Amino acid sequence: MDTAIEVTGLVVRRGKKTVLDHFDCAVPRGSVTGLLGPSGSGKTTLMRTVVGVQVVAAGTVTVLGSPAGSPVLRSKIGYLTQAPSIYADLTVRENARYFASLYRLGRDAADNAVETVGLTGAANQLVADLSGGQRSRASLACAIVGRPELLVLDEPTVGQDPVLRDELWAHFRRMAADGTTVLVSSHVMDEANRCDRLLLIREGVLIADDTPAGVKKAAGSDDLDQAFLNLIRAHEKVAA
Ligand SMILES: Nc1ncnc2c1ncn2[C@@H]1O[C@H](COP(=O)(O)OP(=O)(O)OP(=O)(O)O)[C@@H](O)[C@H]1O
Repeated sequence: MDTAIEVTGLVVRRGKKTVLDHFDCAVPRGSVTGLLGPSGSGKTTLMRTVVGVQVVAAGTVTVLGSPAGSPVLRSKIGYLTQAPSIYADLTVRENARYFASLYRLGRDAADNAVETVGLTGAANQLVADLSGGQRSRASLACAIVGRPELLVLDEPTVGQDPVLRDELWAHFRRMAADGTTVLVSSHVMDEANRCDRLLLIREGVLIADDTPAGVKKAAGSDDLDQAFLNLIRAHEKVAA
């Protein structure tokens, strides 16, 4: 497997809590890999580690062949956080153009990214005047505009309508087909079904690393929601 992200023996503590506990996983290049798990299970913490903004207590995280956080990775990774991280006093288009310029890309790239997230009609609006869902899409436009090798998306479709969610997922799939590795967290099972691989985390421990079909088979259910419940309960029994 050509690996984009390799995590070995990762331990992360936040406050007094061990959030990731000897965590191992590998994400194949050019895949859409879904990060699933209950609220507070450690998904955002793992993403923060991959993009190199999280202090780690132990373990190694290798991203596109370099240690996570290496300067060489900065222009290769796009990161969408849960809280929009763009300029509220600029318009959508100005934000996209600014982020495009950081990658030495021009106006066309910026306008394409704005179109991809369905915001062409709001391109001249100040980000401060957008709805929450629109703001999140404007942030997504800025994360994808540089055509990164690795795209890390923390719940990118929260608050979006079903048609737009479908279009965004089609776009993630197209990016992966073009070679981008997409690591995406979600709570939505129909989105999980669209991933090549799934990582299921519970309380900082990886309890499944498989294709959606493999997860269903291992859990004895054709329904992914039920499959995850089965795996979580089986894991609880072992831990008890
Ligand atoms: N800044 C912080 N200081 C201390 N603990 C934190 C901090 N941020 C998160 N945590 C804790 O780390 C754990 C994992 O949080 P994380 O945000 O990674 O979970 P998550 O799976 O992404 O959750 P969600 O699905 O709700 O976004 C939680 O117990 C949380 O309370």
